Amino acid sequence: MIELGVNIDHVATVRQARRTYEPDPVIAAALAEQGGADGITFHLREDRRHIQDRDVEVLIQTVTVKTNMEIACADEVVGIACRLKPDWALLVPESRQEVTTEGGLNVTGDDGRIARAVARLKDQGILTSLFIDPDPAQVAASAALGVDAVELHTGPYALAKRDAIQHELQRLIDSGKVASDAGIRLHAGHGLNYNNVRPVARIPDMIELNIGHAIVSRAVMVGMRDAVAEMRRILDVCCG
Ligand SMILES: CC(=O)[C@@H](O)[C@H](O)COP(=O)(O)O
Ligand SMILES: NCC(=O)COP(=O)(O)O
Repeated sequence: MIELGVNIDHVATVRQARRTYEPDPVIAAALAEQGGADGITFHLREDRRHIQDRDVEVLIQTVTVKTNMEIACADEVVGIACRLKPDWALLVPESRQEVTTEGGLNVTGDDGRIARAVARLKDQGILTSLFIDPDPAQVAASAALGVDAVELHTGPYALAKRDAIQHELQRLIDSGKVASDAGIRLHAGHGLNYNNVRPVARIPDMIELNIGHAIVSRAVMVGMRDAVAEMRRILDVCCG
């Protein structure tokens, strides 16, 4: 059965629009759990544009399923993860100017920053994953760092039109095989929604999908519990 990680960042985006107290991502996480989430993902960005330090502290105390903290390879946020000890840490690239995550980590070109962040997290017993483009070389370089998983960036697949869709899906399939052969968990995320998720969920050895913006968007209309339950049903029907 595919594990569903629900990213609640954009519940916090709505709250931060007024710099106020609601909607609370902590409450959203509890409702997501009731809807069938297997994990809760939250991205403590260096610019704190949505998830705040308080959110992370309370989420790690209250979430009863897996906690998956997304962070850049930056000393400050890696230090916070090491102190708070989420179940998982997903290392992602970040830039101030981006609207959302644009690409995957450049693991093949790592100057040591990624390796040092992975080592610090592993020293604290935190499971580690790297957000990478669907590129066999990036998967192999990630496995060489001793991470527990890779999360393949499904953004190009989600944005692809017509013939490009199959090409991007094949990139994900090919990269997924490299991960499986290397013995690391295969995760995927970014831009997945109720319409495009099934082919990715069916990729051989796919273990976990992290989905946020589409679920939060649906939750605005129908509520978080039902929005998560609907995605859960789709994954259960298509992948058992
Ligand atoms: C890595 C990824 O695609 C998301 O998990 C990330 O959280 C996107 O950043 P925003 O949540 O700030 O859009
Ligand atoms: N790592 C991907 C994630 O957590 C959710 O990305 P999105 O569904 O908000 O694009």
